[in-house]
Order: sequence, then C-alpha cells, then structure tokens
Amino acid sequence: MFNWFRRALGKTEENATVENQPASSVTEAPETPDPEATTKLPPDSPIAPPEPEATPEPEPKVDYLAWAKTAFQNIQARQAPSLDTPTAAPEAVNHPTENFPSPVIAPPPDNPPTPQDSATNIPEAPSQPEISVTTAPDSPPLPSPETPVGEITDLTVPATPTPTTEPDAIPLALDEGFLWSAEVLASQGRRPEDVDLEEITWLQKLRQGLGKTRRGLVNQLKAVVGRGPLGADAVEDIESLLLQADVGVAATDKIIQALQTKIRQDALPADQAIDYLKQILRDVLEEPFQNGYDPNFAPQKQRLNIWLMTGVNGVGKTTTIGKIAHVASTSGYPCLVAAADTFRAAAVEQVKIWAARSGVEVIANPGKNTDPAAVVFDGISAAQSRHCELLLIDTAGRLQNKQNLMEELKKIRRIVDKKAPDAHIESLLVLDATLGQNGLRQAQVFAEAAQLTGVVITKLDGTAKGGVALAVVQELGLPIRFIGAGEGIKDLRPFSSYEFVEALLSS
Ligand SMILES: Nc1nc2c(ncn2[C@@H]2O[C@H](COP(=O)(O)OP(=O)(O)OP(=O)(O)O)[C@@H](O)[C@H]2O)c(=O)[nH]1
Repeated sequence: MFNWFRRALGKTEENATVENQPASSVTEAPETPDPEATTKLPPDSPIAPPEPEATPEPEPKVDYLAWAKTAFQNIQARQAPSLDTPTAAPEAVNHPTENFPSPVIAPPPDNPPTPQDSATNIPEAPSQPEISVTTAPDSPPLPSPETPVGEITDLTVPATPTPTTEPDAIPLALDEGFLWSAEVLASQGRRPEDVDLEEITWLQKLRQGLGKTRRGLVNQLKAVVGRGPLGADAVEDIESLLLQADVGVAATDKIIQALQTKIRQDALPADQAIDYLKQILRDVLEEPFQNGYDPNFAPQKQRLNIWLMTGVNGVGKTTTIGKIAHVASTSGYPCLVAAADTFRAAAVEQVKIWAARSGVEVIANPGKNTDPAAVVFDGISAAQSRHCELLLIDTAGRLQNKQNLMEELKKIRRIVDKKAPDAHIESLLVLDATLGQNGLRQAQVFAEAAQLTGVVITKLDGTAKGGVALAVVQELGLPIRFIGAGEGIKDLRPFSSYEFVEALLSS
C-alpha cells in the first residue's frame, strides 16, 4: 500500500526528502495556527505583488515522455504476478533513456505499512461501551521483489484488484491520462521509480472530476487573456468565469487584482497568463500556511492525534471517516473511530460499516440518544489504552436546532481537551463541493463553535465545480486537508494545491 502521509510530508523513502516541495510547503509552521500571525497579508492586498523577476537558473528540461515510460515500466513490473522462482531484483530504472531497456523491478515500497492489527483481546472497558471489533481485510501479498523481468508487450494491463474492488478502478495504460499525471508528478520533482499506481489513479480521478469546469474555464480564459492586457471587458469576463466556478466573490476579487497587476505590466500570451493564474490560485490555497498552519498534514507518530469530524448530514462525513481511516491505517497509523453522532441511530451503524471496510475498530454506545460526550470519553480511553495514534470522532451533523448542535460540539471539544490534554487535535469540517456557496455558509456556522482547523472537500467527482475550495480558504482562512472524489474507499487523498490547480486549469 502506498503511504499517502509520507508523500504529504515530502518523503517517498525512509528519511529521504524529495526536493520537490514548493517553497511555501516546507516552511515549518507552529503547531497551532496563530490567527494573529504577523505574516498575515494586509486584508486589501492582492496576492503579494510579484517580486522583481530575478533571472532564474534555466530549469533542466524534463523529458516527460521518457519519465512517464520509466514510471509506467516500474509500476507495470510491480503489478506483474510474482512467480515461484525468485530471481535477483535488479535496480529500478531511474535514468530514462530513449531506447527503453526491458522493464526492471522496482523494489516494493520500503517497510510497507502493516495492516491495522485489530486487537482481539479487548481489555475490559470501564464503562459499558459497545466495541465492534473488525479485522483488517487480508491484504493481498505485496509482489515479491524477485518478480521476474519480462518484455513489455501489452501497454495496457488491468489494475490489480484491490481487497475491496473499487467501483471504477482505472486500468493501467500508458495513455493521455497517465502522461498528464506523470507530468504533474515529474514537475514536482518526483522520481519515476518512486511513483505508485495509486498516485496515477488518484490524479486521473481528480482530473476527471474537474474536467467539466476545466474545459469551460481554460478555453474561455485563453480567449480572454489572449487579447493582451486585461481591459474592463476582459476583467468582467474572467470575473464571471470564476464566479460560475464557485470561486466566490472575495477570492475572485483577489485573483482578478493579482492578474491585472501582472498582465498590466506584460501583454502575456494566453498560455503564460494561464500559468500565472495557476500560481495565483496556488497562492490563495496556500495562504493559510503563511498564517501559521502547517503545510504538512499527517498524524504525528508516537502521539495520540484526535481528529473531530464535523459537518451537516449528507455532505459525506461518515464516508470521509471511513476513507481517512483507510488512508491512515494503510499508512501505518493505528487508528480508532468514536461514533459520537448519537442523534441518529443510523449514523452509528453507518460509521461501523465504513470503519469495517478499513479494518478499523469503532467505539460506540448502544441505545437511543446516548450522550455523545460519553462516547468521546470512552473513545479516548480506548485509544490511550491501546496506544492508537489516530482517533477519528464522528460528531452529529444535525440536531433539533443549530444552537443545540453548536453547544454539543463545544461540549465534545471540552471533553477532548480535558481527557487528552497531550493529544494533537484537529477539527475538520466536511464540505460537499456540489453545494457551492451554500457549503460556504455552512462552514461559517461551524467555524466558531467547532474551533475548526481544516476542511475536507467531498464529491469533486460529481457536478462540483471545484471553485468552492478557493472560496472556503479565502473566507475562513482554513487549509484544505483532504479532498474526496468518489464513493470508493480510496477516493479520498491528502490535498495538494499544485495537483488541484493542475486538474482545474491544465488541459
Ligand atoms: N459521488 C460522491 N459521493 C460521495 C462522496 N462522498 C460521499 N458521497 C456520498 O454522499 C452520500 C452521503 O454520504 P455520508 O457519508 O452518508 O454523509 P454524512 O455526512 O455522513 O450524512 P449522514 O449519513 O446523513 O450523516 C452517500 O451516498 C455517499 O456515498 C464523494 O466524494 N463522491
């Protein structure tokens, strides 16, 4: 299994750090965001006006096709069925050459994460919480490094069936989608031998999900910016395009101001203007990192991390909990779920189903209208006694009224702070991207009561336009931590502003 959190931390091998993290993503940020951080950009400023251009060193030109073929070969070799007769595992290809050698075996990811070992002998819990024990599904054996070398003949191989066969696994093929994904990864400085099929699959899903918005945006944007310096009419055109993409008024204004500043100086050709627009969107998405939020988001090892999951019903909160549990447990973080959405009995059952898919245990209290604070208390006790590193707490998405809901969230937070003072706590709001600006209003309601520290955006594979990501960052100043693009257990990944913007604007 691919360790998505190690990737987010800019590491693809043990203790190796890929030199590809964009500058803004490696700044060490204090642990808890300081809203009054001095680095806050003045409210009315456009994106920081462009620095005087230093003559950059010419970037070594990457042969993206060679890079993609090398990555493809390594992935295909890892997909090849292992045979009985072990053979020496030659070095992975990492120096693409024109006439490609026959595929070589890249060693399987080092120290692959062990599946969540679900404790079967549960210690007597002090209270009477019900603990549903699930065992991690038998993960398929990793291809042995001795997998034999074979000639590449068929460039399309079926994707390896995953333990829970994904509804729409994308077959591996060296096609346009693979090449696009490879270029996105290569341009971040990744090495072809490190790339995993899961990364390619995810990037293709993300690009598909944002395809409709991208086609609309890019074609019309190119027509507008291609006319040279932005005049009033051009600004109006771009403004309406961004608003139609759910970017929201505040983020749109900021983007337009930055674009005008740049294009007023140079009559940029359309492609360069689009590249500059990409940079502006990345700057908007990464602004929380300038204000104290850590750009690298992963549970801290050897420590209890508690992630409170909030959001109204229907946005995909339960599904998201199951998906995050899957990412965490397959990335080597012992994980537990506390079903504290006790307002709806069905919610507890639903969380159990999703957690079982990820082989993660659920702490729940049977019975009607159980006190969610008691479930949280039991969940933390269980996580502490089992030295879990990640406790996901599902909270109510709907109560009799907003006031009660907010009070309950505050009470849960007080329990967490009291019971686990040393835990690293995140409070993540789950937002449905298809709700567009309505989702933003929900976010504002939760922001204060739930002491939010981040956002998860779901349903980017549906009719979502994607712009809500920019709107929510601009309005709430919160970083996006995950995005979901499908109903499968693997359809949620840590958020990358670079990859999101490429999927939104790169045709
Ligand atoms: N297409 C798509 N559907 C999603 C995604 N995430 C969740 N869903 C679907 O959205 C619906 C609601 O998901 P839930 O996880 O039940 O939402 P919830 O917020 O827990 O809502 P309640 O179950 O009412 O508490 C389900 O049908 C999910 O399959 C996504 O990324 N893409």
